[in-house]
Amino acid sequence: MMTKDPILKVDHLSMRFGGLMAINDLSFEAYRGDITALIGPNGAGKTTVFNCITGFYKPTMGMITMRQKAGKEFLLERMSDFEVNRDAKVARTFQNIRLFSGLTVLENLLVAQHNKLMMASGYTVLGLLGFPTYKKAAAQSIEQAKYWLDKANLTDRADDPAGDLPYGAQRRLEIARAMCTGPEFLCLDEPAAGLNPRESLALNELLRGIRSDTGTSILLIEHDMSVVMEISDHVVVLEYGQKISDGNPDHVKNDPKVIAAYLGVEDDEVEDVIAEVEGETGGAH
Ligand SMILES: Nc1ncnc2c1ncn2[C@@H]1O[C@H](COP(=O)(O)OP(=O)(O)OP(=O)(O)O)[C@@H](O)[C@H]1O
Repeated sequence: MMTKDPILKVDHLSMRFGGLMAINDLSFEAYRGDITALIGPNGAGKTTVFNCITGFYKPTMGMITMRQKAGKEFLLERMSDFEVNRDAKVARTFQNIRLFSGLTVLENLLVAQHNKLMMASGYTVLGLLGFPTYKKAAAQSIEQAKYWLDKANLTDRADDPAGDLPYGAQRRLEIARAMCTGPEFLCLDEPAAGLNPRESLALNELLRGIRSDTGTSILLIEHDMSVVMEISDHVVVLEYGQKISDGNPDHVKNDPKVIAAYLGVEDDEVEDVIAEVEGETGGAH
């Protein structure tokens, strides 16, 4: 069996808010090229883990190591959100959509590449006007935007204000915008929340395309188990800030602890759930 190559290692992560231990000694890995899902009931700590990985929160304890394709390692818990994005090449989306709603779809994708363009300009007006490096970078940015417009199935809407798009299309635009920054690791906070079944399918297609065409590793938070089971290679389940299951979708789906967490049963009833699950699956474990 091929050994998996971790792009992200979370080691003994804890995050305390006052008296509340939102994350309690959590360790897991996300593998390069995989779609990894972080799931769990409301308040399990998923967003907090995300915020620690992406530099929005400083964890109380623990280490978060990201290793890029070329081998360079970053200790994300020591970096600001800006550095995590720029240097480690981790991009993220948010639960509430954060697009420039007055700018067009295309403009949103170009603005995402602002840093790259400014660097190519040498940060001077002359550079903006005359440097061949800038012209080349600008042409590349447009190509990149066109590519992701197509992948997100938004080419027809390129000139419309982003705020006019239906919800599902805005979600895909957010992901396309993140991809325009050329990330190695893409973190998506509940990308399927509020989508209708058709929009969900389009999202799945986009995510599968990202995985197969670019090899970008994806970590996503999701509430909805059915979405997760469809597209994930690897699932990590949290409950009360701790990991209760970790494995492929089939393993997790049949894990009595996960079933119990999702049904919200009490600890002393878990045995009954296990018996039920084993009854349904013929006890084949
Ligand atoms: N900034 C904060 N200050 C205080 N408590 C917080 C903060 N952020 C999260 N929490 C608490 O930490 C716990 C975990 O919250 P978190 O949002 O990470 O869970 P979640 O699994 O993402 O939940 P949901 O699925 O509802 O989004 C919750 O009890 C929450 O109230």
